Amino acid sequence: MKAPVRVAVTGAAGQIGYALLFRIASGEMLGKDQPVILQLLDLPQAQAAVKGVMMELEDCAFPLLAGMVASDDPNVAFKDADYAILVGARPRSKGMERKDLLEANGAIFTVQGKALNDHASRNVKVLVVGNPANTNAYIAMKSAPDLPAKNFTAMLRLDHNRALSQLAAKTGKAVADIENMAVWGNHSPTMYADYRFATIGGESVKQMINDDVWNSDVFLPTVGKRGAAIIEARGLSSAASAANAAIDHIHDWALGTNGKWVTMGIPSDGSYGIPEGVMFGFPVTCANGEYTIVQGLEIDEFSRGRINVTLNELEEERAGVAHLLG
Ligand SMILES: NC(=O)C1=CN([C@@H]2O[C@H](COP(=O)(O)OP(=O)(O)OC[C@H]3O[C@@H](n4cnc5c(N)ncnc54)[C@H](O)[C@@H]3O)[C@@H](O)[C@H]2O)C=CC1
Ligand SMILES: O=C([O-])CC(=O)C(=O)O
Repeated sequence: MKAPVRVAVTGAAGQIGYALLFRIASGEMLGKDQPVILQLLDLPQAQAAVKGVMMELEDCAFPLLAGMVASDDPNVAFKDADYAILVGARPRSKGMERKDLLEANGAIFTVQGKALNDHASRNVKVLVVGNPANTNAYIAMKSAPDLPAKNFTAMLRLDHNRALSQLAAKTGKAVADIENMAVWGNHSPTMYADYRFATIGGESVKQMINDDVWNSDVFLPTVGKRGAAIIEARGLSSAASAANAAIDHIHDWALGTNGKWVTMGIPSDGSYGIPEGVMFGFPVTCANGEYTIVQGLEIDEFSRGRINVTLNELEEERAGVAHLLG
């Protein structure tokens, strides 16, 4: 049996937390041979609810659940953490954009970035889910100067999975057969879901669909505004699908993608002209616990235009939080 790893989850009493924790404890995220210790962070007023979730986790008798800790102090919850999934933040409601949450949520990530810096494993893998996810991940990264910047990531996987599902529906093919999907940029309606390189059974998806108007007028707005459509329909923001995307993101980062492309929000290394350090969605492959940006893709004029729009938005968000970073 492997030694247990420590997985910190913030916002443990929230909707995403409830859809996420049981799957982590059952081994879906890190493998059926990997015991986990859950370190749960939430606000003081949510501690009773966290206790209730822990009681239910106990009642599942998960063989891989090697321990649990609950706290309202990030310095406790992040102690020696090998993984940190930062969900805890306010969700938006109808009529808001995710960046409207920056004022309410940004400050959370300075405190938590510093606590990770001071207490987590030096190899901690951090995924920021709380919105606006890219800029919050950027704030956490900048607040943790002693940890490698590459350990901080933002969740674009829900956009990636939404795009796969829309393409499967359009082509009548299976989701599992779609390769080489990419999503560029911010987790916001400006993100650019790019299927120019996608294939199904070796055939080009772009040629199969052969409809640029569908791409720009149906596909991109559907994927980009899917979060708002869920809020409209459910009255609450996506939770189970967000938890599922978080599981996929960490699973693939930790255990590898066998050459398959996935999308992660990561600090740019300058690839594709994205300034270094910008927390940007890129197509990546993962192996041996590391991600690598897929290189050498041609960026045509339409794509460059879309990438510039989402980059500009991220740079504006970054300017808007400069005061938090001192
Ligand atoms: N990146 C993505 O693709 C997605 C991101 N989200 C975002 O995830 C976040 C959480 O969503 P839900 O679980 O639906 O919200 P929720 O309101 O159900 O739960 C949030 C939880 O976080 C806790 N919390 C608030 N501030 C905290 C802090 N400083 N430290 C620790 N815990 C704290 C709250 O007490 C609550 O229990 C929201 O910001 C939402 O917009 C949601 C869906 C997809
Ligand atoms: O839209 C929201 O506010 C929640 C979210 O990030 C998503 O569902 O993509």
